[in-house]
This record gives sequence, structure tokens and C-alpha cells, in this order.
Amino acid sequence: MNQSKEQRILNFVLQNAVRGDPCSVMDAIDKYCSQKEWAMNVGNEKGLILDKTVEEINPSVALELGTYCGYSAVRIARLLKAGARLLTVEFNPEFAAIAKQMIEFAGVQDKVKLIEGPSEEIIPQLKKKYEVDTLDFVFLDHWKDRYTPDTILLQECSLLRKGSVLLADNIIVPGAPEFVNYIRNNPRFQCTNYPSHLEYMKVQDAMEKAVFLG
Ligand SMILES: O=C(NCCCCc1cc2ccncc2s1)c1cc(-c2ccc(F)cc2)cc(O)c1O
Ligand SMILES: [Mg+2]
Repeated sequence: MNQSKEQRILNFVLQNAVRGDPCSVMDAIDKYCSQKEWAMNVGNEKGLILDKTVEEINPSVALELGTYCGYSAVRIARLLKAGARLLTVEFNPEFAAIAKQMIEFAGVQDKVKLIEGPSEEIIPQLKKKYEVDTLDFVFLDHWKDRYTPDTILLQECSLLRKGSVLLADNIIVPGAPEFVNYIRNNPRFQCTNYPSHLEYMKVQDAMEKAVFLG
């Protein structure tokens, strides 16, 4: 049975990166996906915006929606302080299996909890089942038409507190126009747009940061 693209990405990492070295894992994925096969990792350019946001917040509890191969989970987890944790949610079992191996190879598995399932099911479980009080940081990188309903769901589940930061990928491509409209017109959020480019391409993209005002 021929391999999936995601399996080929993982194999390239296993053969070209250094076990326990998150940066070598990120570099290997970026090298493969820019030279061999495009894939929807956040990439290095938007990854730097993600890094700066995470470093600014220094979150104790972070949530990622849309794990894919684990590139941004590794990227976020490498910056977390001792005792801090990332919960990352993936819907696709094949992707989750790849991401699990990627996260373990990078050596950040102690900081990352990979949860398999749809975001609308997992979010309401975060408090009781995953012992979350509130979220300091949320990275939205899953289905673009789920950004708005899941942002509403996070509020309904009292998972945001004054100062919680949302960062959304793909504001231009594939685009999340309904989310941009919702979040920029919502007085409970303070928004900032970060122009960038689609991963591995010379195509305009952007990220949107939204700080919850409580
Ligand atoms: O769809 C994208 N990302 C979401 C994948 C959906 C996976 C999900 C995770 C999950 C977890 C929990 N509940 C439900 C879900 S659904 C995505 C697509 C492109 C792109 C850009 C140009 C193209 F020509 C073609 C694709 C670029 C990107 O950076 C992306 O993030
Ligand atoms: Mg994305």
C-alpha cells in the first residue's frame, strides 16, 4: 500500500533530523515541504510570528486546534516553560498517528497532550476531562469554517479569561472571512493582523491575533 505524503514527511524527519532536537525536526519538515512536496504546516515565516506570540504570552496552558503532522505542536512546545503544557486536537486519525511520532522524536512529548477528535466535541471536555481551568493561548489552524463556532464555544465553556490570546492561521489563504468579520467586530476582542505568506509559497497570507478582554 503506497505511503501517504504525511508518512513521507515523517520518514524524512526520522532520517534527517536529530532525535530530541525540535529545531532540527522543524528544519527537516520545512526543507522537505519546500523542496519535495508542499504540505499545510504553518512553516517558518508564519512560524516566527507564532514563536513571538508564544514567547510574549509564555503560556502555562495552550490549546492548538489542527495538529496535522505536529510541526506547530513541536514549534510551540519547544518554547514552553517547565510544567507548562500544550493540548493539541486532531480530527484525522492518520494525521494524529504521524504527529504522535513527530512529537516524540522531537522530545517534547512530556509537554504535549495529543487529543484525537472533532474540536466541537473536545472543547466542552477540556475542563473536566483534561483538567483545564482557563486557556492562556489558542492556536487556530483547523477547518477555517470552525474558527468562529469554536471561538464562541470556548467562551461558552468559560475557557477564556481576560488576556487569553487567540492566534489564527490562514486568514487570507484558504481564508476565514467569517471569522475575521466576527472577531474584528466583537468588542470583547482586541485584534491585530500580521501579513505574511502561505507556507512554502510566494502567495499572500496572514495571521490574526485576538486578545480576549473578558
Ligand atoms: O485546511 C487547512 N488546515 C486545516 C486542516 C483540517 C484538519 C482539521 C483538524 C481538526 C481538529 C479538530 N476538529 C476538526 C478539525 S479539521 C489548511 C489549508 C491550507 C491550504 C492552503 C492553500 C491550498 F491551496 C491548500 C491548502 C493551508 C493551511 O495552513 C491550512 O491550515
Ligand atoms: Mg494553517
